[in-house]
Amino acid sequence: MASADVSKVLPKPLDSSSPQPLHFDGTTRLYTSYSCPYAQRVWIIRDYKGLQEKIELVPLNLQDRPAWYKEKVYPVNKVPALEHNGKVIGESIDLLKYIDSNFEGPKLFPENPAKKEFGEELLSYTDKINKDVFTAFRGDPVKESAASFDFLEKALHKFEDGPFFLGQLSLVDIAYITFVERFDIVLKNAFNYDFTSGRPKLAVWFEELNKIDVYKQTKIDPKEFLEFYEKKLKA
Ligand SMILES: N[C@@H](CCC(=O)N[C@@H](CS)C(=O)NCC(=O)O)C(=O)O
Repeated sequence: MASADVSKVLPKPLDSSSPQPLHFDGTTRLYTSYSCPYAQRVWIIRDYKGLQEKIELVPLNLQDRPAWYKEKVYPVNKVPALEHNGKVIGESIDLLKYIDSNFEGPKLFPENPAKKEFGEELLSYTDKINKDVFTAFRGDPVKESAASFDFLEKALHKFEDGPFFLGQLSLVDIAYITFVERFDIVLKNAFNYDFTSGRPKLAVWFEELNKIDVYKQTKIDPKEFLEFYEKKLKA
């Protein structure tokens, strides 16, 4: 695993006044936003695989997005998007798989058919879990998020050769952690609730992920997320 390089200063987000980086000049670019959990997934895999020099981070200010992004780079106008080999691809889960298959570094999706199948199944649930937990925040969060956390706890029992969903760390863990990080911020701070209590596998999973430096460097400032969440709830 690549070691963390905390000494490196992150590039400043581009806004509507920023010129477009040279398009298709051979540079591989990850268009991102530091606060986006989808983009964070791809940032983690980039750093975990040690691709910091191969894939350049291009953060955008989503509130004041450069017009050229939609017009010339990615018409969907969302992050993340990866510029690589003369094309631009989006969708965070597809990008996790793309980077894992097309770049060097530790493999993050197992070859074992049973693990592969379970991994795909878990990846297909991420959007539902995210929606269910964020919806629960509008009602009785502890009660209404229980089924989602119980589902994750149960999933962690499937493979016993490590603390992660497929035993060893995989892109499935990366897909979930950026959202679970945000669930934890809200549940702890706004509801004084620890989602890992009574869920021992989930507790270890969360603890182990939080030992990974390249992930820790990508974490959102809890204060910033709480402010965003409170504004969203009132909207
Ligand atoms: N399904 C997409 C979702 C990406 C997404 O929604 N990104 C948000 C930021 S977190 C975005 O770019 N929003 C801009 C917009 O909707 O205008 C993925 O997995 O990559």
